[in-house]
Parts: sequence; C-alpha cells; structure tokens
Amino acid sequence: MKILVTGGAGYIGSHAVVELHQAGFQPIIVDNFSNSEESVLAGIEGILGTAVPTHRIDCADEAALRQVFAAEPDIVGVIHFAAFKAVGESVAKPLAYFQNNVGSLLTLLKVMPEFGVENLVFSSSCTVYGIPDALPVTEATPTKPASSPYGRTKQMCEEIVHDVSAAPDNKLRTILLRYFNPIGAHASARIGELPLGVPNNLVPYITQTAAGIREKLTINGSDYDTPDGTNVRDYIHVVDLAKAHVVAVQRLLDRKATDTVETFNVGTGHGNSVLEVVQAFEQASGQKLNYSIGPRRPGDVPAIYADATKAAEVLGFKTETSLLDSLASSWKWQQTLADKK
Ligand SMILES: NC(=O)c1ccc[n+]([C@@H]2O[C@H](COP(=O)([O-])OP(=O)(O)OC[C@H]3O[C@@H](n4cnc5c(N)ncnc54)[C@H](O)[C@@H]3O)[C@@H](O)[C@H]2O)c1
Ligand SMILES: O=c1ccn([C@@H]2O[C@H](COP(=O)(O)OP(=O)(O)O[C@H]3O[C@H](CO)[C@@H](O)[C@H](O)[C@H]3O)[C@@H](O)[C@H]2O)c(=O)[nH]1
Repeated sequence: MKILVTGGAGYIGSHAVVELHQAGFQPIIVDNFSNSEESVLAGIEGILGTAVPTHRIDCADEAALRQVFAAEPDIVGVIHFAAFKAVGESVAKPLAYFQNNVGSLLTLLKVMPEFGVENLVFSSSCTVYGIPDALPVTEATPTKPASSPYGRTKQMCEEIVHDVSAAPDNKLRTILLRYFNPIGAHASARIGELPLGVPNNLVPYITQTAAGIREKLTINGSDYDTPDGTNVRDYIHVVDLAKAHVVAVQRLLDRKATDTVETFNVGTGHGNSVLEVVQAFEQASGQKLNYSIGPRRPGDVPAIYADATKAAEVLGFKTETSLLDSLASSWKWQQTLADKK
C-alpha cells in the first residue's frame, strides 16, 4: 500500500520512510530538498536494500503535486512532514513560514480528495501548548499563544484540518501527532539529523562540540523554576517517533479512528533538563563536554513534557529507547559524518 510521505528526505521523514517500508508499506517521497540532501536517499536505500520512489517537487505546487498523485495511483494515505521548522528563523521570515507550512497543507488538502485519498497524518508539535500551566501536558491541555510564527503555523494547520473535517461533505480522516523533542539517529548510522550550518537544537550542538566542530555548548539559562534551573524537555528517539507514524497510518486504514480528527502527544512521558542531557551524553559517549552557562534564549518554554497515556491506550504506542541509547545513536551518527568528510 502506497503512502505519500511529504518531507520524506528530512530528519524525521527519512526515518519514517524506513519504518513504513519495513512494516510492509510502499513509501513515496515528495521533497524539494530545501532542508535536506540527496545523500539521504542513498542512506535510506542502504538500509532497505532498495530505492524509494522520490518526486523532487514543492508540496505547495498544486500542479506538480497533482502530477505525483496521477503518476502514483493507489496512494492510500499521506504523512505530511514537509515544513520549515526553525523557530528563530520564523521570527525573521514569518511570511516564508506561513506560506510554506500553511500553503503546503492547503495544497495537499485540495489535491488529496481529487484522487480519493482520505487519510492524513500531520506533523504537529508540542509547541502548540505554548507555556503550559501544568505538567505533564495531555491532549486536552488548552493551547496557549505560540511563542513564534513557526508555532503559530502548527496551531493554524491544526485548526485548518479541524475546519476542513467539519465540512458536511468531508471524507478526510486525520491524526495530528504532536511531537516532543526528537533526537538520535538510525541504529545503522546511515541516516540521521543533518543540520545546515550552526545547529539550533541541543543534541546536534552537543555532538558537534564533542566532535570539535564547535568550541563549547552554551546552556541557555540556569535560573528557571525547574529542579536544576535549566529547561526541561521530553526527548524522544527519532525511530520511536517514526514508528508512531506507522501505527497512526494503520489505525486510519483500519478505520479505527473514532473521530474525523484525532490528536496524540508523541513523547516518552519523561522530562529531562539540559544539564541532565549533557551528563547523559558524557556517559553515553565517554566524552567530556565543554560547556558553560549563558543567558536565557528568548521564547524558550521553561519546562514541557508529555502525558503519553492516550497514545499508549488508544494507539498501543510506547517508546522503547532510553535517553542514553538515543544519545549514543546521535554520537555514532556524528562520528559517521566526520568519517565521510
Ligand atoms: N525536529 C523537530 O524538533 C520537530 C518537532 C516537532 C515537529 N516537527 C515537525 O516535523 C516535521 C519534520 O521535521 P524534521 O525535523 O524532519 O524537519 P526537516 O527540515 O529535516 O524535514 C522537512 C523536509 O521537508 C522538506 N520540505 C520543506 N518544505 C517543503 C515543501 N514545500 N515541499 C517539499 N518539501 C519540503 C525539506 O526539504 C525537508 O527534507 C516538520 O513539519 C516539523 O515542523 C519537528
Ligand atoms: O545550544 C543550545 C541549544 C539548546 N539549548 C536548550 O536545549 C533545550 C532544547 O532546545 P532545542 O533542541 O532547540 O528544542 P526546543 O527549543 O524545545 O524546540 C524543538 O522542539 C519543539 C517541540 O517539539 C519543536 O517545535 C521545535 O521545532 C524544535 O526546535 C532548550 O532549553 C534550549 O534552550 C541550549 O541550552 N543550548
């Protein structure tokens, strides 16, 4: 069964493509490589032993997307990863974020019914919760104003899906997956995160520092109202996250969804502070990390982690990989990248 994977050459999408294929689906990648490299396709092929059909188009290009659906008959569902994701950049370039993130979803929602495709899994984010009043957050936790245009695009996309699904002639069924913080790489170290330039995210910054590419990690504030003063996040291994998509697609295809739109947190259910991640990395890699404490980063949520009960009870989904193993896989991937250079 063919599943269209927009953004399938990206960090999470590439891991989802592998898991989908290994679960017996035929993933079809759509990507414009605006934030990924062609080498990812070789990595996927290396793991699977076969190439995955790939269409190099912009998902917001209606005519091009239509051609993909026409060229790939019998697509039964779509996983929509394609989006811009850098929080800071979204503040500097809000229009680009609204255009790409909202625009690509609108195009998809327009074209899918033309080809009778009714099943959608959408990449949302825990950023939709803003700064929550209580932890952990459940799917029923009210969303708060987003701290960036990026976060707002995710809130808007969720609302668009709800509105489209409420239309009288709607046939669309959607699972919104709210990811917490994906980290790590495939066990084979053939695919992983490929940050362009200086990483914004914690774990690639840590691994690049340990590899000597960056001089030191600056921890963004240690005066938060958290156990050790540093921010708390829910770090989920990217392969675990990828597997959640397989389960979600299967649920849609089995017609088990109880609502036209279902929402799930996808996290481990545990919060770890930045300092805890640094210490776990040192343990997992055997490397001492050079770091210092710096000022707070504007827009950071002090602490957030998932209540993962709904995904466990309804989807039967549970994460399998520990923080230590996740960080070990990040380190292995970083070393593989260094070997390639
Ligand atoms: N990584 C995270 O921390 C995180 C957390 C929560 C949610 N998400 C969401 O998950 C999704 C995937 O994130 P990721 O970390 O894999 O990002 P990524 O940038 O690695 O992957 C996104 C892929 O989509 C492609 N793309 C972007 N716009 C496109 C377009 N208009 N047409 C075709 N291809 C396009 C990029 O080239 C890239 O390969 C995104 O929607 C992101 O917002 C990510
Ligand atoms: O050099 C660094 C980088 C990060 N951090 C801290 O590490 C934590 C995690 O930061 P980061 O990896 O940037 O993740 P988040 O800010 O939590 O945002 C990520 O996770 C969100 C929720 O999934 C997504 O919406 C975003 O796209 C994604 O960047 C935060 O406290 C940061 O301040 C540092 O201290 N130093």
